Amino acid sequence: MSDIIATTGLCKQYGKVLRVKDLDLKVPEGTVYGFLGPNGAGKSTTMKMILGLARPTAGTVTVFGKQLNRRNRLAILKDVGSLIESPSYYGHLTGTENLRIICVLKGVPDKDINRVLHIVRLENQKEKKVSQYSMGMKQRLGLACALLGNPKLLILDEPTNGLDPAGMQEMRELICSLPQQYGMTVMVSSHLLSEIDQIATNVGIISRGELIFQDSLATLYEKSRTNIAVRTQDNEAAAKILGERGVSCQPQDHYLLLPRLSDNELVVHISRLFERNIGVVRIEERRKSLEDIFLELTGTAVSL
Ligand SMILES: Nc1ncnc2c1ncn2[C@@H]1O[C@H](COP(=O)(O)OP(=O)(O)OP(=O)(O)O)[C@@H](O)[C@H]1O
Repeated sequence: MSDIIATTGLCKQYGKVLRVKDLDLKVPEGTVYGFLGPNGAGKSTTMKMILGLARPTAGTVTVFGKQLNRRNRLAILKDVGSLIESPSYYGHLTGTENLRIICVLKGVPDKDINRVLHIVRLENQKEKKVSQYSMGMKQRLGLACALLGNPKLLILDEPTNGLDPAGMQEMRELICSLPQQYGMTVMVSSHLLSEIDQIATNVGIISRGELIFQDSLATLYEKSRTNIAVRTQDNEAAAKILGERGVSCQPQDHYLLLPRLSDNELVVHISRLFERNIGVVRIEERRKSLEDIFLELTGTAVSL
């Protein structure tokens, strides 16, 4: 799978402070890449540099395999749709009229308007004035603008900000459907771990301007090592027996926490307890939550 976006050593300094530090991002084709980090971590600044809206202090940005420079930037970014910060509209014009203006600016034929209105499910409100739109509808109109011209890549900065729970869910479902239905690659930022968990296939975690994790969501989950928790009739004796067999146990509440074991290993150890007349009352699997992993990686708690 090739990378649709790749940055190397990307840095941005504001004043004397380096706000984005040495980022090597890789956004594989056909993925929803969740760019996760607390407020102020540098997500918007990074996305703006990818879109040529902020000039990197150092480093390179490569999109569709071509390194961006001042000459080729516009040609390459023609195939990129974006939603950065809350978009502004002409409130006295309808959704369709607003889209028509963007069509002119982007050089996209008007007939694309109905297609994007259909994707964002705004067909029934297209003749309403935008001043009468709800926040969710305005945000969907923003996504429709980004989709005009059928870009191969979408860059969305906190697209669910300011939406109510139903609007958030609708936007998330929409984003998830884009790679499969329309063959797009999506880079989406959020400070909400649960949101990235719901929509992304790949994750980049940024903290204080530094990329501290980048891989598939599945790999992030693998980091949540599974422990086995066992409750026996005599935990002290059980811990001793298991300890003799090289299995270190940690007492926790009324349980013994065992390290990650294969099913076969577990069967052998539990049988040994039975042989020594120690009844096993419960066996449970315990996973670290994504929040715990995030905390380990960043040292800061994350909003849920
Ligand atoms: N134009 C600017 N001039 C000076 N400092 C800036 C500018 N833009 C951003 N910053 C600073 O850079 C840091 C990163 O900001 P950025 O907006 O990229 O973070 P973010 O992760 O997108 O957070 P948020 O979700 O709060 O927008 C912040 O400390 C911010 O104050």
